[in-house]
Amino acid sequence: MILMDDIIREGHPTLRTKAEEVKFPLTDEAKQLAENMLQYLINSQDPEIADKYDLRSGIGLAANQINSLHRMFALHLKDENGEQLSFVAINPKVVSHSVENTYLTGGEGCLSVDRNVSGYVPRHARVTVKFKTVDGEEKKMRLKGLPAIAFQHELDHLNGIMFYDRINEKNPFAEIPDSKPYE
Ligand SMILES: Cc1nc(NNC(=O)[C@H](CC2CCCC2)CN(O)CO)c(F)c(N2CCN3CCOC[C@@H]3C2)n1
Ligand code: NI
Repeated sequence: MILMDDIIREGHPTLRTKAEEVKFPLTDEAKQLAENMLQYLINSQDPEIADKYDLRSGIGLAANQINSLHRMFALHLKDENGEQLSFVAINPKVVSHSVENTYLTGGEGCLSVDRNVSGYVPRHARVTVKFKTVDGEEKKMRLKGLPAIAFQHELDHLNGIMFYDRINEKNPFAEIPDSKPYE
């Protein structure tokens, strides 16, 4: 199982390296990696398991964060209708996005960042995304709200981008143009 010790932190070069497209069919190793990443999120959201293994809770995890340069990340979160989203996105792409932006009013954090970095992180409010599942099935989804924000945070990791790269340096809480906050 993935533990906090397996998650690399700021300063590790892999967090600033672009991950490589995953070839299909997946090797058993790649399938195991995908499964372990999703299981980490599920474990981290279970109070007993999270407490027992000292896991920081997460709704997303990208392969770079466990020092693997595969273009894949896991998401495990409920959307605003309470629908459970739980999947591993392989070779993910944003195919289109809204003009409107959004941002988490409380800012973002990251399992690879052991400090609070405050400020608004501008994200597209709505994204149409495409990715492959572990079985090689092509998926297309329209996301908004926290799923949209999380998808963009994870896709950034695959491109070596950290959330704080997007915070306005001069004024971290400067108004984001064309945006609606996400509480
Ligand atoms: C917003 C939030 N971020 C949590 N952590 N940070 C993360 O997931 C980082 C990725 C997120 C940061 C902003 C967008 C994506 C990890 N990142 O570094 C991966 O690249 C949470 F844990 C969390 N929730 C709310 C839902 N709750 C359900 C019950 O269980 C606890 C869980 C806590 N919400
Ligand atoms: Ni992160």
